[in-house]
Amino acid sequence: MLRAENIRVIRNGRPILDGVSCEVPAGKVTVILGPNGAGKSTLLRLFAGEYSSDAGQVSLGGRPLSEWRPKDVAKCRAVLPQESSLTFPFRVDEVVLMGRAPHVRGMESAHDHAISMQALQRVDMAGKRERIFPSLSGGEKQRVNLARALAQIWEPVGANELRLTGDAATTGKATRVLLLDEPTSNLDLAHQHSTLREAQRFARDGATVLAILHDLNLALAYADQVILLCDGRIAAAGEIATALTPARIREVFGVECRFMEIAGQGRPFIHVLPMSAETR
Ligand SMILES: Nc1ncnc2c1ncn2[C@@H]1O[C@H](COP(=O)(O)OP(=O)(O)OP(=O)(O)O)[C@@H](O)[C@H]1O
Repeated sequence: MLRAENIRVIRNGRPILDGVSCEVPAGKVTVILGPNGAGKSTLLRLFAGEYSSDAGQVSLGGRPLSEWRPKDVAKCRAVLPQESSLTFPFRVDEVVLMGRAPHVRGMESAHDHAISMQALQRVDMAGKRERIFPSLSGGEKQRVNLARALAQIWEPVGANELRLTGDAATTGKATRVLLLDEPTSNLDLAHQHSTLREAQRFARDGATVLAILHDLNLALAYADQVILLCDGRIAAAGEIATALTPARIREVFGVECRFMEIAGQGRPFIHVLPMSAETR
C-alpha cells in the first residue's frame, strides 16, 4: 500500500500539489485522472521516489519512503516512465533482463531469463526479442519497457526481507508496486486493453497498481479506484463508481458527458457530448 499525507510540492514559487492526501491500496488498480498540468505525473513521481515533497510524507508498506534502502525498494517497486531514454543498442531481451538487476547476485540465473521471457510474452513482444531496442516503434518500446517493469516485480519479495512495518508486516504480506505513467499513450487499441489487463492481473495477484490515464473509458473499464486531480488538489478520490460522475467530469474537465451502459457488458462507458460554441 502507498500513502501520501498532506503533500505539498512547490515549483517556481508555486504549489503544484497542495494538501494532497490519498491511499493506494494493494490488490486494486488505482488510476490518477485529471486535466493537463493537474499534477498527475508529479504525484506518481513522488511515489516513484524521483521527487521529494516540500511538506508531507509519502510511505510504502507502512514505512516512509525516505527510510527505505534503495536496493530494497528496487526489489518491489517498478516504474514505467512516460518515455524511454534508452538509446544504447541493447537487444530487446537484454532490456527486459535489466529489470531483474535488483534480484541478481553475480550473473543472471536461468530463472531470471525465464521470467524475462514470460514478461515479454505477456506484452506480445517475445517474437521481437532479438531486435535492437532503439529500432523499435514507440508503442513497441513502451511494451518492452512494461515487460522490464513486470520482470522487476514478477515475484513478491517477503515482508521480512523488506523489513516492513505496520499493516504490511503484521499481515505478513509482501509488497509489490507497479507505477505506470500513461502506459497506453503510444499503443494501438488492442494493446491498450492488453496492457491494462496485465496491470489488473498484477493487482488481482496482490500488487499495488497506480496508473495515470487520460482516457476516461479505459479508467472506467479497468480501475477499481480513482484519484481525480485538479489544479494540484484532489477533486475526488475513492471507488470509481462513486468518485467519477458526470458532475465531477464537468467540474474538472469542463465537458458534458453521459454514462451509458450496454446490457450484459458490466461497466458503463462515457459518451462525451459535443461542446457548444459558447462553451468552446
Ligand atoms: N520542474 C518544474 N518547474 C516548474 N513547473 C513545473 C515543474 N514540473 C512540473 N511543473 C508544473 O507543475 C504542473 C503539474 O505538472 P505535471 O507534469 O505533474 O502535470 P500532469 O497532470 O501530469 O500533466 P499532463 O497531463 O500534461 O502530463 C504543471 O503546470 C507543470 O508545468
